[in-house]
Amino acid sequence: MAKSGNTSGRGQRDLRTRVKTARGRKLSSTRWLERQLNDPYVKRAQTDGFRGRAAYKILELDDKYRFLVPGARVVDLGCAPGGWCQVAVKRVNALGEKSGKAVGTILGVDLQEVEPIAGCELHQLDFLEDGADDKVKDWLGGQADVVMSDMAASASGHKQTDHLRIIALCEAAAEFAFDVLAEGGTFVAKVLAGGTEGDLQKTLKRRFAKVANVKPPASRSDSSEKFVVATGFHG
Ligand SMILES: C[S@@+](CC[C@H](N)C(=O)[O-])C[C@H]1O[C@@H](n2cnc3c(N)ncnc32)[C@H](O)[C@@H]1O
Repeated sequence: MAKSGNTSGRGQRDLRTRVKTARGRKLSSTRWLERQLNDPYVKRAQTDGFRGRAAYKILELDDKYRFLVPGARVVDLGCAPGGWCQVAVKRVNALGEKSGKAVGTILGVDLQEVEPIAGCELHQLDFLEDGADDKVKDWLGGQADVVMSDMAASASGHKQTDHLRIIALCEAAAEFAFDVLAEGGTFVAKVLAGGTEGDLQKTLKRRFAKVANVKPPASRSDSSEKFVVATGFHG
């Protein structure tokens, strides 16, 4: 009896400690809110009129690799809510604002409906469905110069599972790009580091002149997210 009483006493103490710790810790929603409020990119996005801080990732990648040039035909896979599209509209001159420069085209697709963006053609589409590549080429009126993907499968919270899911999405996006890109085209995609991204690199190196792995400053340092930028598609 005495033993069982002691055990239950220890159990009570353990529970009290756990409750205290849980109270001491912040809820993940509170942590998220604090991070948003303190994030300079979130504030900049509001000032610059972008739909999200993700816009700065493609801005920074393009500052370095210059693939969003006036006149470029761009496909944005998983484009909602539309930050990357907003950046692309300006850079490829989709609205014809830069006089004397070629006018580009942006085609965004997502599982979700996306609020209209001037200068973009937006479609609700699962890019994994059969014939999605042909639909996109039809809508675009030919091949693309850039295929970019910021897609992520919904997070499971299990690091390795999330890594495998995003790599699978990325491999599918790469296959899609092989079909849709014109000679010399660029493929940009988000990956989560986790061990299997090397195979994707090897595949891309066979089809592109250069493949780089980049972590733009706008990508949070506590995230395993990075981007592959593959340039010079040669079929
Ligand atoms: C992180 S968000 C993209 C953010 C976007 N780059 C921006 O700047 O607003 C990822 C998107 O990928 C989309 N997505 C995931 N799987 C997809 C699929 N199979 N086909 C189309 N879109 C997909 C999701 O619906 C989600 O909106």
